[in-house]
Amino acid sequence: MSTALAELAGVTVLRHPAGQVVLDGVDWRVRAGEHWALLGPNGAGKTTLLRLLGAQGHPTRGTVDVLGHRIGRVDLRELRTRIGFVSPMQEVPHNATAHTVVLTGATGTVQPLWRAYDPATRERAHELLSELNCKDLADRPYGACSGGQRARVLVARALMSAPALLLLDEPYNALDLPSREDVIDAMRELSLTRPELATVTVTHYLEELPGSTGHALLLREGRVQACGTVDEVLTGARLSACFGRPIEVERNAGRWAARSARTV
Ligand SMILES: Nc1ncnc2c1ncn2[C@@H]1O[C@H](COP(=O)(O)OP(=O)(O)OP(=O)(O)O)[C@@H](O)[C@H]1O
Repeated sequence: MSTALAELAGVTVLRHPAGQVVLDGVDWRVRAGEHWALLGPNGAGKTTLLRLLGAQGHPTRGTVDVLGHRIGRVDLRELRTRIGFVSPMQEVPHNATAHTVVLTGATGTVQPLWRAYDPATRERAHELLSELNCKDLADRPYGACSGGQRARVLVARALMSAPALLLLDEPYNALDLPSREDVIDAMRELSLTRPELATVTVTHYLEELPGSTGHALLLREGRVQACGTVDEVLTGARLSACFGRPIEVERNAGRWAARSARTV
């Protein structure tokens, strides 16, 4: 059995001041080499859960252990440097080149800290751009890259710290079809070239899941509806219960498609 990289037990998050329950008694374990999809309706608590895994917040009750450290007993900033985080919402200097944006992943900063980047670090940023099929973008301002190119630059940035855990919050948001497929291909490649890397991807669409996705967690109103292998969880019955309407799921050539169940 692989190592548990993250383990949540009885995790509840309440929002202040109203005490709204955002997560309610969540138990979850993510092991090395696993690729998870985190799905659920708007407001289900997906981003809140991802942020706990990313050492970006504390639970109100319960325990969160990430990379062998208990949240609440460790310097979160230090822990964050060992977790890759990709979100289209993250702050990125748009006038910096793609190479510079990747470099900032080494320091976990928004702006480059030039004195911190030795020649080996700069070379590594080039290698990661190559690995993500973005070699030619090295000198292009990030703001001039397309959405799909930006997503891949952000994945390269997240990999600079050689994380054991890579978290992606709606990485395919607003991408056109070819760009989405390029990012999905890149994620599938990563699963082959870095077999120990674990990933958790928040998404609204099953169509966006790489075929390498092996596990899924369904959240509804802060509670885990289903958690396990894709064969157990990505079923019409489970998704219908989670989203509160009849849903059919198909798997074809390793990828998934979901739609409202036909009533006739
Ligand atoms: N900073 C905050 N202050 C108050 N409430 C918040 C805050 N962040 C999130 N919430 C609330 O917590 C609940 C869960 O939010 P979260 O963003 O985790 O859900 P989500 O499943 O990621 O939603 P979506 O699919 O819409 O992105 C929502 O009801 C949201 O309004």
